[in-house]
Amino acid sequence: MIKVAVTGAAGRMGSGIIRKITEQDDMEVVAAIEIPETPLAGEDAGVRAGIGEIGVKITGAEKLEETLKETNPDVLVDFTIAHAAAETVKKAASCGVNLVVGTTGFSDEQMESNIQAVKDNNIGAVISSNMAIGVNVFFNTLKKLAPILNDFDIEIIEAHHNQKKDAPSGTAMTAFETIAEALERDPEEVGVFGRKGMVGQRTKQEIGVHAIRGGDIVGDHTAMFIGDGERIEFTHRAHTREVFIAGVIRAIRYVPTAEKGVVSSMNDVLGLE
Ligand SMILES: NC(=O)C1=CN([C@@H]2O[C@H](COP(=O)(O)OP(=O)(O)OC[C@H]3O[C@@H](n4cnc5c(N)ncnc54)[C@H](OP(=O)(O)O)[C@@H]3O)[C@@H](O)[C@H]2O)C=CC1
Ligand SMILES: O=C(O)C1=N[C@H](C(=O)O)C[C@H](O)C1
Repeated sequence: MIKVAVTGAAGRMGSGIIRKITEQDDMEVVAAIEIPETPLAGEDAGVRAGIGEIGVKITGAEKLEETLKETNPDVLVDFTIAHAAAETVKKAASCGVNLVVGTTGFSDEQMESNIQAVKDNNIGAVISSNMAIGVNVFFNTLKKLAPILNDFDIEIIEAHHNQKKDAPSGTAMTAFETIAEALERDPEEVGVFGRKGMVGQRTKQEIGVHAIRGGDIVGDHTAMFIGDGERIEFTHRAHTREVFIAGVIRAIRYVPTAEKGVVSSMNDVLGLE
């Protein structure tokens, strides 16, 4: 049995992950963690997730290390918010717990700190801005398309629900970085994040990234390759969070056996490329 701790247990992703884990024969939820001093402390995580009692009480993140020591999980799954996730990664890694992290919006420093914590504590880890199989095929296809269409203008557009806090999405950032790397362009120099005012003509090198927020959009990503007289629009649309959750379940199974001390990708989990 794979023992799983979930941080962000009452969130959109966290509660869906708890529901899905309880449907699996080979894994169980042993800890459900929410914000420090959460008013949900003591509530059953299954009741909160809408599936009835599972015998796991929600605890506040102020007791994270204590909870991990008591419940001894094999894997911690984090879908929270970047600043909190970066702290959770450090603490869980120092307790020797393998990690599946889907939280987005990390700064470069926070991502470096995540990678260092995985290395220093020699744990298994999967960190990915998008756990859906379709999006990972989308990334791999962009890597191949970009060098073929390297003289087209490239723009990325993402759309998400009105509750999303970070922008642009982690997925749009991964798509941007994938394209920049495939074209050997420096991401620091070529990224244009939205446009307003007298920005001047578009340069050939720049890659635009744009965010739309509204209603209940689960997550749409389009990479536009725009030429003179024609364009290709390559789009992934998530219709349901179940596609991310399915990837999380596969990552939970993968990570206890993953190479230690390095961050694995969803390509590794899904056996893509
Ligand atoms: N990689 C992927 O495939 C996907 C990634 N995501 C990413 O996952 C993250 C979460 O998304 P979503 O579930 O929609 O967001 P939600 O806001 O619904 O859930 C986040 C939860 O984390 C809680 N939280 C905040 N800080 C802590 C902490 N220190 N310890 C424990 N829990 C904490 C929040 O509590 P409170 O609300 O009280 O602050 C909330 O319940 C985002 O970064 C999103 O971009 C989302 C979908 C797929
Ligand atoms: O916040 C979300 O909802 C999502 N976040 C991820 C991101 O920022 O890329 C993945 C997915 O698009 C949904």
